[in-house]
Amino acid sequence: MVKAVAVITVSDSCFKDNSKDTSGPALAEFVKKLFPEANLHTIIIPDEKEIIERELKYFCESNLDLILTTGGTGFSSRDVTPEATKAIIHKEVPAITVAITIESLKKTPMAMLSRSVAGIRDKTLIINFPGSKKAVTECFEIVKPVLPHAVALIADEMSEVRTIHDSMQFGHVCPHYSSVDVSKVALRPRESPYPMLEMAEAWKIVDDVMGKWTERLEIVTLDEGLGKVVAQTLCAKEPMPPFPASVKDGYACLSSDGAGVRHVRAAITAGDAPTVPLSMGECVRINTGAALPAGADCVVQVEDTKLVSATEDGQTELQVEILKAPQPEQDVRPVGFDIPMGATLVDKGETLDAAKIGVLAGAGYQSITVRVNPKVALLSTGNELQEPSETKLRPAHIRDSNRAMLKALLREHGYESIDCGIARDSPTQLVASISAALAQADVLVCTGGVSMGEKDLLKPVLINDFGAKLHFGRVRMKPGKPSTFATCEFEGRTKFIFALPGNPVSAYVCCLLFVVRALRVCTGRRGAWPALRTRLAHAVTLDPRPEYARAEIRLPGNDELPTAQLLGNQCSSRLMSACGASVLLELPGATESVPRLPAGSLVSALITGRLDLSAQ
Ligand SMILES: Nc1nc2c(c(=O)[nH]1)N[C@H]1C(S)=C(S)[C@@H](COP(=O)(O)OP(=O)(O)OC[C@H]3O[C@@H](n4cnc5c(N)ncnc54)[C@H](O)[C@@H]3O)O[C@H]1N2
Ligand code: MOO
Ligand SMILES: [Mg+2]
Repeated sequence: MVKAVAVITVSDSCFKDNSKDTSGPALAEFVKKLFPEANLHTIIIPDEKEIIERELKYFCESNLDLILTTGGTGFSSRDVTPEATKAIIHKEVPAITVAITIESLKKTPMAMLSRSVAGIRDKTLIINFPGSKKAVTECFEIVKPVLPHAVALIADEMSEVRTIHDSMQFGHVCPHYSSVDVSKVALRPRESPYPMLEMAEAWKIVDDVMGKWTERLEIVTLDEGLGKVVAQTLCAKEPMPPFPASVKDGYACLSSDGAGVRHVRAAITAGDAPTVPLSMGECVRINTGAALPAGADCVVQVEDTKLVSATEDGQTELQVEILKAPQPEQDVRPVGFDIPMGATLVDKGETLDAAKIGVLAGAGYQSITVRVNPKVALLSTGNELQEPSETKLRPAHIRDSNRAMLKALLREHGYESIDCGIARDSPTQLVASISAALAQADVLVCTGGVSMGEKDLLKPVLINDFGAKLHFGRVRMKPGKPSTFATCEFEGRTKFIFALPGNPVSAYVCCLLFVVRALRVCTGRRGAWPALRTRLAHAVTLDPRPEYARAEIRLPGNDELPTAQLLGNQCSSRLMSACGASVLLELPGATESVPRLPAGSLVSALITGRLDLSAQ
């Protein structure tokens, strides 16, 4: 993010009479428009090499991101800005001045007479511009597209660099300007203009809007099919088992022979095709899963037999005694016992799980047609956020936990997502990041910037810059009150945007209650979470808003209902309260007559996580 910029007018005459300076103010206006958030310093200094060097150094030591000079780049003996700049920079950036020269030459041959320099000192980029208003106007236009990226690269702001790379990749080379005016902070609304919806209303809106999603199909391999929704009913093209198969290791017999001694004709292990048919008084040694020979109608397990005679070397059984008269079909799986020919294996609309994948593999299906999951993009917003990978925290900064958490949460529920980085709390940055995200995805999930602060810009940016329709901007729920759901048309397609509150728990709960629900609806599934009747393990003080409390479930070990135990302090910033949560308890809003629920109260629990009861 560009935090501070200096515009230095270098001119003897302007130094004597400020009113003569037209190029400095023009340049300052361009900078304000490109970096509305940045602190802007403007000064006028004479054409003195020492003074220019001193001021450049001073601004570099003050950690400015960018210094633009205007004036002193020509051929007169007093023109020394390039010399002063060269004297203090650590690295030259000749391509910037080459680009300015090439473009300017298209307008005037006078461009040949500029000696501008561009370079880097420490973490500051310095660019010399000529001294006329016309020239700075033209030159600024030339360098404008690369300035945010150049500054981010110098500052090692990886998330910013990523956003800019993404927006370039998806055809948004120039940062889009936002039409959101952030200058009049005193006039910001003191009450939220968004009506507070009840949860049931918000859910209905999500279901209705997402219900309009146009189904898309794709063919995937079985391996890729886990968790996907099947688009065609698939039937068995062959019976399972395809032959009468033994269920036991023993002897295939004729049941009509009853108990008694049998002559052992042959041995069949799994995979052997039987060759000889059985006659009365005969049997065949057989293994589990092997095909019964013709004539046999039952299997007697080896435990229910006795050896009568064998070859001298003990290698071959000659006769065995069947100790108990077998029943017809005993320990035999007839053809199609597990899956009859033509049986439905998976129905259209079913979600593929491990067992279904096994069934389809067993039935010879290698690829299947499934419903395409919407493409989901994840974007964090906030000036205070750093990448989790950054080793050192800057002052007043925190690491972004939401993106990693939401990516994993979506994956837990079968949805992959595209990481769109961190956007800064500036309208222009948000426009660039949101544009880049929407270019890649159907559904954008962003976090932060939806409440009442002057840096909470998501809603105005969505409305003003993307023409978005806000379906809701506040919901009576805890956590997640400022949850926002919008749609907009972008590059000819409808995009669905969930702007979730930045508090990590709010983002977690709202992702489950709105985003996963929406994605389920898109793929033809039931959106709502299944609910379990539970009893509170302890008393709970109720919040005025209906609350979705993170809890774990315990089985009491008798016929009683499961009990629900809250996972510690439920404040919206404490993500530890969601660690290991298998359910969201639906706690009602407090009323005067019921401010708290005593232990043992009946509460419904939405099963949003894995009910891991094994540890109990
Ligand atoms: N005057 C009012 N202030 C607030 C209200 C209100 O109604 N009136 N609502 C509160 C509620 S409820 C919530 S929830 C939060 C929502 O805030 P925002 O969505 O605007 O989010 P931010 O202000 O950007 O951040 C809030 C909080 O979360 C931290 N955060 C943000 N992103 C991340 C991330 N990716 N990883 C980790 N932590 C993150 C951020 O640093 C803040 O601490 O507003 C209340 N305020
Ligand atoms: O809705 Mo906010 O999530 O209470 O903290
Ligand atoms: Mg906020």
